[in-house]
Amino acid sequence: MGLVVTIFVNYKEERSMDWTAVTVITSSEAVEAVSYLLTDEGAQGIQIDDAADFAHLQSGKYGRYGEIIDPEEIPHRKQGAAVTGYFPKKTFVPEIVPTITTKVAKLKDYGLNPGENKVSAALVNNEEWATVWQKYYHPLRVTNELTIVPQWEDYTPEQDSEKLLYLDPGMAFGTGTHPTTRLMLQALEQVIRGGESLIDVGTGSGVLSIAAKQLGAGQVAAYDVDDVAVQSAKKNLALNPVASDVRLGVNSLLDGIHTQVDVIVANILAEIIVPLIPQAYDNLKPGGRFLISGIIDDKASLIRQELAEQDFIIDSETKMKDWHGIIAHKPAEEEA
Ligand SMILES: C[S@@+](CC[C@H](N)C(=O)[O-])C[C@H]1O[C@@H](n2cnc3c(N)ncnc32)[C@H](O)[C@@H]1O
Repeated sequence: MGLVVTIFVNYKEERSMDWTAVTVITSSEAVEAVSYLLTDEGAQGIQIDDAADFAHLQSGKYGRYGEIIDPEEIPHRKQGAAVTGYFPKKTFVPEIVPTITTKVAKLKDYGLNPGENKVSAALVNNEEWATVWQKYYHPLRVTNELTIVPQWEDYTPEQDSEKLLYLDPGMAFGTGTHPTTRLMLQALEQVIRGGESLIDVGTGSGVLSIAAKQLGAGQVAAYDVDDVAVQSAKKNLALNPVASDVRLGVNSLLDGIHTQVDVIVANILAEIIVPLIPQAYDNLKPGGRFLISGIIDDKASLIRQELAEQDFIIDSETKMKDWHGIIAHKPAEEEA
């Protein structure tokens, strides 16, 4: 469940600053694209308030997805979404607001509904927003076995089998609450049996690599095209001793990588998954698994088709809200 997901980059370094919060009122389906777009314009942190995140929640302390926040207790949007980017105060807001409005409108060209596309800006002081995200980010049981714990929380597992992932959400994408991340956490739980070699493409906060290690994966390599994400992942890996041997680097997809691993996991937008498919095929052992998410409804058939053209076999497909997660495999020698 992603009640309010706040992603913050270099939060600790920027502690003394004030911020300009630029909020885009948009549709639920465009949340991720708008988040990317704001980050591209220089937002150092993103906050998402999405009505869709609340739609499936049940009242009471422990909902179907293991939420520990009662939706009745918090005021929330009833439709659409507000995505807020936090920009350093020095950002020239009169310039970026129209640029953002234009770019959000263009999401239509990519098949995404821009929604109201109302963009507003406000000055926020640091203490004010710092308490906002701490209020909403609590330990969250994301799968049967995995619980995400904010770094500052003192959490006692409810069951011996629970594996804890410590994260500082004040960093890149990947608080673990987004449906696409949750689909991949569930897929990892299904696929990892112990000792598998794995590559995490677009690691963001490092959440999937940490989860893979917690579930017993062997050698793990994590890449992201964004060096700020890599720095975030580095900090989060350091919070989780089990993941101390994860190899981390800046890399676009699997460009220049020629290896043979058991599992490749990627939670990236569908358009970016398309060129990854042949690279993943080349880098997987026969029988190796390819776990992918970041696939919005409209793009699911495209991805299925591209996987089939590459000879991948789809084992399962799951859906959370508008997002699809796919587990596929490269044919084993006897299947080829
Ligand atoms: C949706 S986030 C996923 C983060 C995390 N793995 C998770 O599941 O929560 C996608 C990540 O992919 C990265 N990314 C986007 N394009 C990429 C590319 N061409 N190569 C590698 N990483 C990329 C982004 O920087 C971002 O950190």
